[in-house]
Amino acid sequence: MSKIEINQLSKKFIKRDKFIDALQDITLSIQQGEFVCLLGPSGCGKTTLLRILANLEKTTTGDVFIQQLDKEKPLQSMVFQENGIIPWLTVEENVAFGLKMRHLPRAYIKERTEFYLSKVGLTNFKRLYPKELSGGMKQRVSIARAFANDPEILLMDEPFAALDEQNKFILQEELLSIWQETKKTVLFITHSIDEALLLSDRILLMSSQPGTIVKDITIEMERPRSIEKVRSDSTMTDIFLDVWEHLQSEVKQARLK
Ligand SMILES: Nc1ncnc2c1ncn2[C@@H]1O[C@H](COP(=O)(O)OP(=O)(O)OP(=O)(O)O)[C@@H](O)[C@H]1O
Repeated sequence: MSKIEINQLSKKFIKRDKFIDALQDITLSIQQGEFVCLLGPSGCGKTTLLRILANLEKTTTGDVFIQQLDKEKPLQSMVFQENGIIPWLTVEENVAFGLKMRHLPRAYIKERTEFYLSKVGLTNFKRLYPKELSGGMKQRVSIARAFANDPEILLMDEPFAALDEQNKFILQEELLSIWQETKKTVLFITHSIDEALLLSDRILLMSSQPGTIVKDITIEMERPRSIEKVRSDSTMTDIFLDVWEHLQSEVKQARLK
């Protein structure tokens, strides 16, 4: 059984008395432990698809299914591009937040919070408030909180888009290291082909609006990967060019619509 199943999903919005076909006829399945990147032109419905999986939005037709192996665990945790943490809670309170809401034993919450704080290098900053943190540190808090919650799946909406290149590389490595230990199922939105090649087991390439999945690309390069290895590998270069050409033509088509 797949971890995530999406069957003939479509989503329409109504905006100023007009229908917008945001997503059309999406059918796919994602296996337990897969790291899948969604890549597509701006406005193709990536965030909408994630919000549907997070149960923040309803489908117009079709349905989604997330396999729940443990009824005690949350189905999903989401990591956003920015502003995903609570300003009046400290770093450690933010990481512990989901666990406290589930009224888990205090010792368990402390142990899990400390484990993930150390994984993202924030142990020495645990008593700080978000306003005292850099952008990279805030994203580390969001990632630590998401994994600490131990959800069935993780949904990440361009979590590194607002970071500088150096911070982005460090956080990508940290994320991969935690993912490899926990083997969570991750659906990750990005605009960066390099990022998708570095992180993914699979890249789902979307068309411009209405968003459909036009290519499902398996990335077989062994891990651990580095951006240098990705850039010097001829198969990865071919995939990069293929995806690049697709995005270019989709963006041009979207401008003509
Ligand atoms: N609540 C809403 N009401 C009306 N239209 C919406 C709503 N949410 C999204 N849309 C429209 O649905 C389409 C898809 O939006 P979405 O944010 O999912 O795209 P995206 O691929 O994530 O874009 P980007 O890459 O720019 O973040 C867009 O045309 C957007 O304007």
